Amino acid sequence: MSVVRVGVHGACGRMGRRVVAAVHAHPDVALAAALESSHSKELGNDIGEVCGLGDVGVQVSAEMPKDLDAVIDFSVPEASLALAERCAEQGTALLVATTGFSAEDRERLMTYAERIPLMVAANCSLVVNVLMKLAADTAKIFRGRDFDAEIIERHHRYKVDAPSGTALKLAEIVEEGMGLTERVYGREGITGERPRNQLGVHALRTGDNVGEHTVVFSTLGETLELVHKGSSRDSYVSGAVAAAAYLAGKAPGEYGMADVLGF
Ligand SMILES: NC(=O)C1=CN([C@@H]2O[C@H](COP(=O)(O)OP(=O)(O)OC[C@H]3O[C@@H](n4cnc5c(N)ncnc54)[C@H](OP(=O)(O)O)[C@@H]3O)[C@@H](O)[C@H]2O)C=CC1
Ligand SMILES: O=C(O)C1=N[C@H](C(=O)O)C[C@H](O)C1
Repeated sequence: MSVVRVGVHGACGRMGRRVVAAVHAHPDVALAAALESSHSKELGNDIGEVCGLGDVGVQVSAEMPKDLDAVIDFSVPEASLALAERCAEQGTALLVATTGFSAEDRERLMTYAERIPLMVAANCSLVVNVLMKLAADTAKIFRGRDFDAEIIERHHRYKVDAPSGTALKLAEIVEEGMGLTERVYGREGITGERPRNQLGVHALRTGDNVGEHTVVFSTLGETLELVHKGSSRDSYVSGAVAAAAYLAGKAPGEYGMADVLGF
């Protein structure tokens, strides 16, 4: 098997630095680019030095090389869109793990699946993807019955988008499964009784929380909660590297973490 040449976009960020380290350590994947914005103070520095790995021979750059097999993106939405255009021009597979897209930008992003192998995954963790499947199955069972559904997410104080991309994906899943037609983000004031077709979504921002998601299903007399608690970013990292290796060399199209994880 030939080594997959991977670029990391947003390489100096919280996730990017960890992905760089994982790619560098992986036997079947090679770190071929460390991409940042043209304003980054790290431009020209060795990414290994930035990440505390020592010299790895790859400089932080705003220019994407032409010979990459796949790019892993953990950056900001506008940069992900510009990256998708570059990947499409060069025929490079792309994993967008960034969150916070507007509905319009997300729609635009998905059009690149006509030109390249593309995965847009709000959460690359195996266990979170199992949570999504459990939420889908549970929501279908409760459809048409007397159940309320709410989603609660917790993240670190530095996170810039709310609710999390994962919470929004879970919201879509639960709405589709239960046939809910109204979504509310938080509640305040004299709200009146809870409408029966409503899904509530709630975001907490505290400390260094790496990500927790709870889907609450309640009827009168009992409650079921599906809970995922992350305690390290490693699960996102390993899923992202597996996704990039999976996408490399695939036909253009839209792929998902379920394809990578085999369920
Ligand atoms: N799918 C998943 O499993 C996960 C997704 N995420 C998502 O990943 C994203 C990044 O998270 P995190 O690493 O914590 O955030 P950070 O802010 O730590 O990292 C973002 C990085 O992107 C860089 N960046 C900004 N603009 C550009 C640009 N134009 N071109 C290239 N790089 C750019 C930033 O550089 P600078 O600092 O110089 O602006 C920074 O290094 C978020 O949207 C988050 O929600 C996070 C964890 C898991
Ligand atoms: O910003 C984060 O940290 C995370 N973001 C993703 C999201 O918005 O869902 C995934 C994970 O929860 C961590």
